[in-house]
Amino acid sequence: MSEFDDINARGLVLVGCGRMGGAMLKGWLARGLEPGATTVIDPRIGEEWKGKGLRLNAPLPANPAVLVLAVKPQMMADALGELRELADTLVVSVAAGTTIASFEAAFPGAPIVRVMPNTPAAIGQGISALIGNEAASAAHLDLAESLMAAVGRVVRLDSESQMDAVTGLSGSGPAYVFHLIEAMAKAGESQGLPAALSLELARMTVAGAGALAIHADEDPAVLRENVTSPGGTTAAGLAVLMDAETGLPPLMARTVAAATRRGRELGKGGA
Ligand SMILES: NC(=O)C1=CN([C@@H]2O[C@H](COP(=O)(O)OP(=O)(O)OC[C@H]3O[C@@H](n4cnc5c(N)ncnc54)[C@H](O)[C@@H]3O)[C@@H](O)[C@H]2O)C=CC1
Ligand SMILES: O=C(O)[C@@H]1CCC=N1
Repeated sequence: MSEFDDINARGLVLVGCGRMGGAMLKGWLARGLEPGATTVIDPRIGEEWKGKGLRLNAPLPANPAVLVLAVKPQMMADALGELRELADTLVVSVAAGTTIASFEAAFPGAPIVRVMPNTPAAIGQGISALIGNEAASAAHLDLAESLMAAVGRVVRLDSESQMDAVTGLSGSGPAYVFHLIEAMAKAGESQGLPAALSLELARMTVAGAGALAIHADEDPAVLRENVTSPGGTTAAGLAVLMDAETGLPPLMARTVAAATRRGRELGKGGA
């Protein structure tokens, strides 16, 4: 028994196999999705997906279990126009901004689950938040959850109105963390370290601290205090980083707010 039994029997269709669609597909294939049960629709399918037994740009199966939409919000209307009616298929969208209501117009009566994943899904370390429409039954939500649980953790939202903030936090968040690595590496170079050494120290520090934040029982604030000796080096660094006016908290607040705002704009059809 695997979470992919029903999907392998009926088929999964992935529309859009770019960075996010590709990350999820990589995770699903590694965890039991059969290539032959997978139809990938993408006019610019990457070379890395060829020769793996996937049904690339092939006709859709008659009644696939799931249709996953992973094209840019701006391309969604075009992509939907190319899809024919689906009888009893769960529609899952991972697009930022694009509302459940807009999918209901395209797929009247269909169960629809809106999901916000992130790219660590490619290595099974993603986090996805999801919410379904009225037509999505408990079984549909469980199916969407098991699909996303195959590539990381899953949380369910109370309201679709939370989705733009989720997008600004965890959907976009890996990029913030990669930039943190870049910024820490540059800062180490500024203090005289060779570039390669500085990057290695920054990358492993962020990875190790992230893993500790997951595996330790303590809150991140306690883990931070555990590093901070009174009058020591960390206290000197944190005095800058935690400054209420010029430090990370106001900067991160503005960062997540800007991303959240952009999600809202995309939902209103922003280009
Ligand atoms: N990249 C990320 O970290 C995340 C992206 N998302 C969402 O995932 C969706 C895709 O984003 P990315 O993967 O970053 O973009 P991308 O540009 O890497 O991938 C989009 C793919 O869609 C394909 N495409 C374009 N028109 C199409 C059509 N008519 N039919 C089928 N395929 C078509 C493109 O060829 C491309 O491969 C977006 O809606 C985005 O909001 C959500 C969470 C995280
Ligand atoms: O940048 C974007 O719009 C997408 C949504 C979350 C991450 N990437």
